[in-house]
Amino acid sequence: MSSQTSSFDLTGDRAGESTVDPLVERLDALDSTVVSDALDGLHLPAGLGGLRPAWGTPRFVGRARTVALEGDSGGSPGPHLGTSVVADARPGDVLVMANGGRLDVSCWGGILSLGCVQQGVVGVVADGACRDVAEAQELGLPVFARGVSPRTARGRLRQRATGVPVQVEDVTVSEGDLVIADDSGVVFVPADCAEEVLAAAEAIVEREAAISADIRAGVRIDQAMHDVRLAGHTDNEADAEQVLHQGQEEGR
Ligand SMILES: O=C([O-])CC(=O)C(=O)O
Ligand SMILES: [Mg+2]
Repeated sequence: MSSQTSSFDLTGDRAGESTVDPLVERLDALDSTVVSDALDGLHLPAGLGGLRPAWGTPRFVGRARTVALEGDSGGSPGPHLGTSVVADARPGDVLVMANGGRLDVSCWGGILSLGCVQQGVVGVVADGACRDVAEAQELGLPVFARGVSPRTARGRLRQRATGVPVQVEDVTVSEGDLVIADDSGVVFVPADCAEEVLAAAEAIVEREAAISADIRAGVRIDQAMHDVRLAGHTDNEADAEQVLHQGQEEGR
C-alpha cells in the first residue's frame, strides 16, 4: 500500500531529504484497522473515530509532532500557532494539533498547510475544526479534523506547548509516536512499543488473509470468521476449528 506522501509536489528545503524510517515503512504496508486490532490485543488505546479527512480519501503514515493548544482571549501578537513546529518539521512528520475537539474555532488553515508541504510534512491531525480546506486539497496535504469552521484561531487560541505529550480523547500522543490515518480513522502507536504493535498487526494481516482465502474457497463465513482465529489464540486453522466446534457443542 503506498501512502499519500509520494504524490506531493515538495518544493521546500527539507522536502527532498531522505525519509527512510523502517518502522514507518512497515506501518505503510498496513491499514488503520489491523493496527487498531493489534493495539486492542495489547490493551492499548485503539485509535480514534470521528476524525475525518477534510477532503478526498487520503491516507498517510508518519511520526507525530505535537502542538498543545488552549483558549486565548486575545494576547500579544506573535507567530501564528503551530508555525514554530511547522518551520522545524522534517519530511515524514505529522502535525498533531491538540485542541480538545473544539468545533467553534478553526485550529488549522491553508497557510499552515503550505508551510507543511514546504517541509515535507505528510499529514495533519486536528483534534478540532479546520478551515481553508480547498487550499489543503490543492496542496495535496491530508488534513484529518472533526469539522470545519471559518473562524480564525487568531485571538481565540494560543499555543500552550509543543513537543509535549498531548491528549486526544483517550489517547496520549507523544512526540515521535507513529501515526496512521486512512478511510477508517486515525491510529497512534506509541514509539516505545511500535515494534511489538507492528509485529502483532502483521500477524493479524496474515490471519485475515487466511480467513478470506477460506471464504473464497467456499467455507461458510460463520465457520471461517471466528473470534478465536481472529485474535490469534491459535496458530493454525485446525486448532481454531476445534475450539469453534467445542464452542458450538457447548452452545456458545
Ligand atoms: O488564521 C488562521 O486561523 C490560520 C489560517 O487561516 C491559515 O493558516 O491560512
Ligand atoms: Mg487562511
